[in-house]
Amino acid sequence: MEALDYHAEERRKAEFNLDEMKIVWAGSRRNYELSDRVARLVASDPVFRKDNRTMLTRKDLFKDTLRKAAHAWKRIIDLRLSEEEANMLRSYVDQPAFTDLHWGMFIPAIKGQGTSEQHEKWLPMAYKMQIIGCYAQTELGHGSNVQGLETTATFDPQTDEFDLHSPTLTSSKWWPGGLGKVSTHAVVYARLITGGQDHGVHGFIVQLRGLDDHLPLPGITVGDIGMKFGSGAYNSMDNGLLRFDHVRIPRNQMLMRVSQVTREGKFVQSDVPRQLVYGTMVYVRQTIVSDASCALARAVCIATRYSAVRRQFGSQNGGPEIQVIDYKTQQSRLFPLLASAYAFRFVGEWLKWLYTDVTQRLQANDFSTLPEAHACTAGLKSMTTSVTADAIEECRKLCGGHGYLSNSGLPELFAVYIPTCTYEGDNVVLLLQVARFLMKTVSQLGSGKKPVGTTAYMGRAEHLMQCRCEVEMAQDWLKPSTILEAFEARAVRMSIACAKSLGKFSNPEDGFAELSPDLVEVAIAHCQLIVVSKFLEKLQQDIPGKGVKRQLEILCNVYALHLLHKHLGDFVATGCITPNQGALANEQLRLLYAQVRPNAIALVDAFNYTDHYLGSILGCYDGNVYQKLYQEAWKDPLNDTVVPDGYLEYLRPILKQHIRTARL
Ligand SMILES: CCCCC/C=C\C/C=C\C/C=C\C/C=C\C/C=C\CCCCC(=O)SCCNC(=O)CCNC(=O)[C@H](O)C(C)(C)COP(=O)(O)OP(=O)(O)OC[C@H]1O[C@@H](n2cnc3c(N)ncnc32)[C@H](O)[C@@H]1OP(=O)(O)O
Ligand SMILES: Cc1cc2nc3c(=O)[nH]c(=O)nc-3n(C[C@H](O)[C@H](O)[C@H](O)COP(=O)(O)OP(=O)(O)OC[C@H]3O[C@@H](n4cnc5c(N)ncnc54)[C@H](O)[C@@H]3O)c2cc1C
Repeated sequence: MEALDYHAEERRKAEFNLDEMKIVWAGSRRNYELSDRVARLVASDPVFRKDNRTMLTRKDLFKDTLRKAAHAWKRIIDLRLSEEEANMLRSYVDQPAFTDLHWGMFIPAIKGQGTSEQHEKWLPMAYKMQIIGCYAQTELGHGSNVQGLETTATFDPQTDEFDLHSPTLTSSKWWPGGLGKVSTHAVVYARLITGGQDHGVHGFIVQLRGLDDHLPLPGITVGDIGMKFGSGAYNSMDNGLLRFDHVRIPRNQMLMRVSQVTREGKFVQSDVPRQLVYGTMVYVRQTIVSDASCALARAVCIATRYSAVRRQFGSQNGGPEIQVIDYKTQQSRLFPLLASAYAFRFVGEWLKWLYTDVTQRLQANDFSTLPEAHACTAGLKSMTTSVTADAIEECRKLCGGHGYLSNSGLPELFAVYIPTCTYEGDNVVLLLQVARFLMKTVSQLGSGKKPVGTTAYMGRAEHLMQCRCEVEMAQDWLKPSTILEAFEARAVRMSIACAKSLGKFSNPEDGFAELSPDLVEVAIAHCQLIVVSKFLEKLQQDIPGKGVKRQLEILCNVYALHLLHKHLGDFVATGCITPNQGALANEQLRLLYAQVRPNAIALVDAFNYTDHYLGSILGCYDGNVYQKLYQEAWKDPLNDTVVPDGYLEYLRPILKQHIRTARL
């Protein structure tokens, strides 16, 4: 018998080839096939079951995470999965774990900042997981200000060792994932001291626990920092604290690609820029942008499918009520998020390319594109995670009351996702880095130095400062060059206005601090321009499949015009468009929503998420929401007994007292 599909009618409405869209979303046919296979492998394995994890105590959740990580590793070995497949498997297991930090930061830190001898020594052990590592940078007293870290690594020429020490309470390492209970090793960031001189923060490989007994080594205090936001969620991770009491490590455990300390204790700064010490953060920020599209797509998939099932009001002659997805307000809240998921997917693809390019250049000692890579990763990490975090909460609201149920999947997704706005760089701190980069670019405009890459548009500042938007009718807003010019003009005008205001301060740093809220807005305008322009560039590619390109064009226009509508004040105040042109953009946006509507379910099907990965009754593929909600309610432990535990002690006495009082 064919399974019931409550979305069948919606799926029939689609105007494009779904299989081809799945390939566009995955990036290539090969990616699609790999990811589909691995997702199904995880979904069908009972060890990876996750529907009960919000009910677990912290200890049980943590043990469950260890069990899943061990099982995942076994599957990776048994099935001889490639590195790419193994990464996919871990992400589909969908439970934050120490392995994220081992593979995502510890190994990349050694690869990026270690010498070839260090690679040879440490990487084979790390790849086989004979050692497990974490990334120990943040301290109790300092996270954003990396130069303010207090842990010291003092070179002792007598013994050819570094002495790692935590001189104050605030120098305790605090937050590193995987540190609390699991890691045997860490890349520790500490101030390098040689001959009494402080050379700033550098990375050191430090063993924390015995490889046989897992006990902390002498001089090391280590533990978990405690429960975090929400139930389940990020509490599967052992974020840790760490203190050193004069712990000794050999000199060759300082990561020495950027700077070296010789046997005599001489500090040598190589040609490699000091900022490469921050390289692991650049790498992870880039991965976070791709992950933002996945998390956003997940929330949007749940809210879209549920909005097509849910009906409220408007029944005519006893017929069905209106699907909430047909309300224009629902569409105006949901479809821009759907468009953003696609937009972030494509900008994530591009950022991966940029990162690979800068890495190849760095290997050839070409450091010219490093500032741009830093600005793009910092800015896009900040923008995409802020939007995604807000969007998950918006999707919860789009699902009405049922969105607040744990089994909607949205509360846990939100709880897991929101620290992304803080970790790997607080989002405001990162936008200020982008603003610095933009102000520097503007200040060099007159010097003959031509801006390149994502700031190339600033080279056309003269034109962009005085160009006039030519939109006369709503449909004029569908022209890619019109959209692009409006976003470029807004970004350049806001940048130059801020640069002019900065120029009025005698001390530039005072000006930067005073104008920082405006500078954040400038950085956002620039980042939005990048996302819009990369979406438009994607549309220049050959995209096969009936109707696929057309749908992407619609989504691209929705993405750009909803931003224009949301930031209308910026566009009008800078004179890029008139208020009437703003109104025409909004008119066009409404027409676009009507075009998205019949394709909405298929557009979220294109994410190809299994019900296991989505983890949401509201978002389940077949749309059989009410029956599943009803069945699920009876599985709650509170319903194990008809009369709750505690009735005799606490409820009955009150009820009885009430009866007595009533009788009086
Ligand atoms: C249960 C349900 C499951 C659901 C799951 C659902 C979704 C999952 C979703 C998401 C998961 C996502 C990803 C997971 C992947 C892996 C990771 C896993 C967990 C993450 C853990 C997080 C780990 C951390 O947080 S590590 C710590 C990170 N810390 C920071 O980021 C600190 C931020 N601070 C800084 O970066 C710097 O201090 C600074 C702010 C940049 C300032 O530095 P400073 O030295 O003071 O520099 P200054 O401002 O003076 O600038 C000098 C100069 O240098 C340039 N610069 C700065 N940084 C860089 C750089 N990185 N690269 C290059 N250049 C840099 C700067 O521009 C200046 O240049 P100039 O002189 O002006 O030219
Ligand atoms: C779940 C989670 C996992 C983490 N994992 C790791 C890990 O594995 N390894 C690791 O080393 N660290 C980790 N961290 C730490 C994380 O990287 C830091 O918390 C993050 O970099 C922010 O730093 P902070 O906590 O010092 O925030 P703060 O800098 O203290 O921020 C507090 C407020 O001050 C504002 N602010 C700070 N500086 C400025 C400024 N210059 N201008 C304007 N406003 C400013 C911020 O915007 C924010 O609103 C993790 C954190 C979390 C929450």
